Amino acid sequence: MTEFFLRPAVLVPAVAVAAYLIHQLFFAGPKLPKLPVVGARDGDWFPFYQAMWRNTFNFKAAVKQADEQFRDQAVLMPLIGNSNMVLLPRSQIQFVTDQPDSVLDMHAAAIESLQIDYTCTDPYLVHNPVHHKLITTTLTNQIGNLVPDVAEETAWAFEQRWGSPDEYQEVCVYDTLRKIVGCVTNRVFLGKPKHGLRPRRAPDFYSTAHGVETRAATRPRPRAQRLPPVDHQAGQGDRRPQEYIDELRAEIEGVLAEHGGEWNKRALAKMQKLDSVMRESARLNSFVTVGLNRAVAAKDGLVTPDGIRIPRGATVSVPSYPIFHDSAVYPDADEFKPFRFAEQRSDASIEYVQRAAKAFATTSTDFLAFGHGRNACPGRFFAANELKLMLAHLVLNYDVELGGERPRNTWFGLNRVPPLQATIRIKRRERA
Ligand code: HEM
Repeated sequence: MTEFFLRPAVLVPAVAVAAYLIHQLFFAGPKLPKLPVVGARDGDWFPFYQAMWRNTFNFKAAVKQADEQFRDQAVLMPLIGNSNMVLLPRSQIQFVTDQPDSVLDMHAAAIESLQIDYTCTDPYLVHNPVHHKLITTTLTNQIGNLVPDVAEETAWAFEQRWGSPDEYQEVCVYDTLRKIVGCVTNRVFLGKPKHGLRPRRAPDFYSTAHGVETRAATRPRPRAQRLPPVDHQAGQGDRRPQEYIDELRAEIEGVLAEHGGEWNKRALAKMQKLDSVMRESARLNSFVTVGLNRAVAAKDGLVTPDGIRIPRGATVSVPSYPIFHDSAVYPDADEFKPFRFAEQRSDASIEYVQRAAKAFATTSTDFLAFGHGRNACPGRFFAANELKLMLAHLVLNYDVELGGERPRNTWFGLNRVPPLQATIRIKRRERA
């Protein structure tokens, strides 16, 4: 008899059923309201679990289906690792941001989704977020004063990672830029390092970012043959990418000349085309596919404007990817139009407040790349300035050859990851 129960064909399903029952009895999440399940199909035996599988492996299709098929409705969006997600419609984005922390809790959702208690070296900081106040007060107030340091470190970091090659060299965009970003950001948080005289046993992040460890993969590589030069590529619409680069260079050089050749906050603020490129890039490539992830914290749950009660412990989110790709919101939404927002900002027929709302770091219900409302990213003003300085440096100092088409982003559950292996070719820009 015992032998019969120990046979793998009997034991494995028995353990699986027992584990499922224990999970359902003791660890299952809150009882979700009866709502349409995104990803479920007629004829499914286990619609919720089959949908969970489909949504996890094709979240792009899931979030599009939710937004198109159930435009004004809340839906269940089961995912592996997050079976309690209720996706609210885009018309309720403002409603979500208006809820107090006691009703919708951003931190609880972040701690759960990032598993911070297990992944952060010091979870104390996350549960006692002193950094939030430091960012919104000290860091943001100092952005202007930090510009010269950030500009200097940007030049140094690019020289370390990209050098000044006379001939086109291939560089891996992600691998080199994440180190450049680390280097420049460390300059702000840790101060100026004595280049070349750093401690041998520096922390990994610091040493890698400042070039103590150089890996062959991050150095410019010899000329690659497979990429056509920028000039020969078809541009967006009827314009070539090189024309945009020329226009960008003209703006940056013009504004810099007005400011005596010095980088400062006011000069950066005047570079609206540069700002527009960043916002357009964030619009098309944001990792925020669904935004405003919040855990329902209220004891009696959250009651939505259409009367649905979502229980405590569930998470709510709203669509972001479908809005960024909606041509009714962003005309020709699938096209990368670098100066889309600069054109809107210079359109005198639009009210000033609306024009100003097109700046890179400005959030809205249609632009969730930095979140929106009370919990919107407090570091975005700093990030925007740093990234603009870096892009300006790149555009002014390098000629770039791109591949034919931008390699696709990869979807990983609800996350969207940039093409990590993509390369471009660069060389030092010849100035007249
Ligand atoms: C391009 C760069 C960045 C992007 C795209 C980004 C994006 C985001 C997003 C989407 C959120 C969630 C907002 C919400 O759910 O409403 C967030 C939150 C946050 N970000 Fe960023 N972020 C960036 C850079 C930074 C930097 C440089 C810092 C720090 C200096 C920072 C600090 C934070 C903090 C502390 C929060 C949590 C806010 C809260 O607790 O209320 N971020 N960010």
